[in-house]
Amino acid sequence: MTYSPSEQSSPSLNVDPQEIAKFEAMAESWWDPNGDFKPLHQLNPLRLNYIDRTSKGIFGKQVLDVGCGGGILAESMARIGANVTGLDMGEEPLEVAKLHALEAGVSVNYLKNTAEAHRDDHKEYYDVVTCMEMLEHVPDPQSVIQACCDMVKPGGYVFFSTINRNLMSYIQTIVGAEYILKMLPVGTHEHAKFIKPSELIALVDNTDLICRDALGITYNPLSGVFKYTPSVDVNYMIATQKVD
Ligand SMILES: C[S@@+](CC[C@H](N)C(=O)[O-])C[C@H]1O[C@@H](n2cnc3c(N)ncnc32)[C@H](O)[C@@H]1O
Repeated sequence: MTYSPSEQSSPSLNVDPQEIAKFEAMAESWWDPNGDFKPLHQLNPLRLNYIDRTSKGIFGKQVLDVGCGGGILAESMARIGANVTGLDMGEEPLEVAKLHALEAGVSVNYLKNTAEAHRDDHKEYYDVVTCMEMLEHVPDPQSVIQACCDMVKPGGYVFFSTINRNLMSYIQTIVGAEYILKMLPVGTHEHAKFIKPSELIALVDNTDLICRDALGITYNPLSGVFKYTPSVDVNYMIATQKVD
């Protein structure tokens, strides 16, 4: 599969306005643990743990969360002592994120911006960059991955998560999660935009990032529990490190 900017995207920005609108419309329920973003709430402890241990601890570090949405991951990283900046192009998710952080007494620097534009003043500024569940919503994932690489310090870590593109991921994340279990609103995902691990690693290989690890996350619909799995068949994360 080749990635080219979609017809709906703005010609100058690597942003798909329809994707942003989708998340604007859902923003109110971002922090409802049983709402539209329930899967992200359930996943969050697993990915926070993975990011913290793989990067050898984010306490006191400069961390950037690209496509932070309502701040589930960004706020949790700030709670364990990271200095977090969250970027998103959705106004509503950012408003929700700011309000929630204020109410929770947690400090996060939320900005409306793209990774590509933020890079202008932040080359090799961050110790850790996270970009979770976002690449499948942009016209040009390579451009975001390159910007993340440019903003992390040499030796620093960049984490990506997305969804594999195969029959199993179609059945689980679209038929199962959207239509049957109604864990997500119908239309949240477009199967064609999912990214196979081999494709993600090929995009990473075009930059100065090296893929150090890959880990799957699996969902058991009977117990309602997410768990780590070595299989990257559906949801997965990769840990990459910038060459020193
Ligand atoms: C599925 S949500 C993931 C939110 C968060 N990363 C998480 O995993 O909890 C995807 C987010 O990416 C944002 N987004 C999409 N395209 C973007 C872009 N080009 N730049 C910044 N944010 C973008 C959307 O507004 C949305 O908040």
